[in-house]
Amino acid sequence: MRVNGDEGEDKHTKEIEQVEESGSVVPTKLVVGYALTSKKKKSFMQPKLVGLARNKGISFIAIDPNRTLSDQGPFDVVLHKLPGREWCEVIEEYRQKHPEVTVLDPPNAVQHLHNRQSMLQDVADLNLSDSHGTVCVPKQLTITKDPSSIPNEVAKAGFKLPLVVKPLLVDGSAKSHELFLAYDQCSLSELEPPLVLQEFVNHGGVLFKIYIVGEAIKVVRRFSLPNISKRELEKLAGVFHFPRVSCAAASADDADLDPSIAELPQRPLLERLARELRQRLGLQLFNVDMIREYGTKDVFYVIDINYFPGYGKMPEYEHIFTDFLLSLPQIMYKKRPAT
Ligand SMILES: Nc1ncnc2c1ncn2[C@@H]1O[C@H](COP(=O)(O)OP(=O)(O)OP(=O)(O)O)[C@@H](O)[C@H]1O
Ligand SMILES: O=P(O)(O)O[C@H]1[C@H](OP(=O)(O)O)[C@@H](OP(=O)(O)O)[C@@H](O)[C@@H](O)[C@@H]1OP(=O)(O)O
Ligand SMILES: [Mg+2]
Ligand SMILES: [Mg+2]
Repeated sequence: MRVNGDEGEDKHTKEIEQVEESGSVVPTKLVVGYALTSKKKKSFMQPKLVGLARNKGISFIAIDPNRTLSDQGPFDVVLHKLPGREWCEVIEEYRQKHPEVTVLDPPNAVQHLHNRQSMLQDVADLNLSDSHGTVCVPKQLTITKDPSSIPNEVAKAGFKLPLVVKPLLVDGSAKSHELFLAYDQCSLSELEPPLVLQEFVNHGGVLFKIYIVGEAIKVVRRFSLPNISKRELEKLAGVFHFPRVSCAAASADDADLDPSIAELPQRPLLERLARELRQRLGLQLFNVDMIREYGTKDVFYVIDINYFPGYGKMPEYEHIFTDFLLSLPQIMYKKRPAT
């Protein structure tokens, strides 16, 4: 398998190697191999993370996906996010051959998030509702063929307009992040399956990104799509295309917002949601996009779950990530001689 690097990537790798090599008196306790895209390496493998890790006895080693995995290392932990089925097979084979290595995360669990239908199923099954709030998923329909049937199916299922239309499969490509807003049923037949159709939930234009790293949780606010009023819905028709909404969305943490919109979901609710999803999904590294239904205090909708998201944007991710790595079971029984 050939995964090409570029000049920028080479420079970044050298910078990281320099931090790795700059003397540390702390013996290595944990060797972490990482197989990431060059974009991910740049955003995640920041010198501050690598330096802090080094001082805590964690050494990061870049995995070359073009070479046999078992010939590299040995690793205690492998972090990975690379596209393609081929890589998935490589990493699964390695995981089975090396049960002593913690592979974050198991590829079959990661794949569960590559489909927007299956990704939200566990949230729906969870039926989470307690004194701290209710967590649901938007009403959703999966269309795999024959777009001409969409208007009928939408009417039959009793969906309220407008609808958010997303590609069914998430493969890391720009196309899999495209989004459409459909204001009338007829225009839906123009769309290209496989797709999921979701009811648009008014949420005051603010979204909560809940980052999960093992047992650690951090939540941040982001700007999101604004409310769509009944008047606007009556005026507009057709399907509107958004190349990628979330990428351009700025942090809303410092904005002067209506408190009823900006107030973070209650911590116990987030803790329960994260704990349950970690177990049900079998994942340690993911984030959850959650919105509060406009006009309510505690009715939330999960609209998206992402594997190994942009942790570089999570406050204090260096500390959280290194503490997480050191909490993995490996460290308990490992008898690596001090170097
Ligand atoms: N059902 C919905 N109701 C209201 N707004 C929505 C809904 N679904 C998505 N959105 C808006 O569209 C944005 C993009 O949707 P979503 O998060 O599902 O796409 P994505 O491409 O997977 O995003 P990411 O970059 O986080 O992976 C959301 O951040 C939110 O602003
Ligand atoms: O681009 P960023 O680093 O911000 O990370 C984004 C990440 O892209 P990358 O993994 O290719 O880097 C996306 O992954 P794919 O779905 O495309 O696989 C998805 O997880 C987004 O939700 C992340 O943004 P965040 O949710 O953290 O804002
Ligand atoms: Mg999202
Ligand atoms: Mg997503």
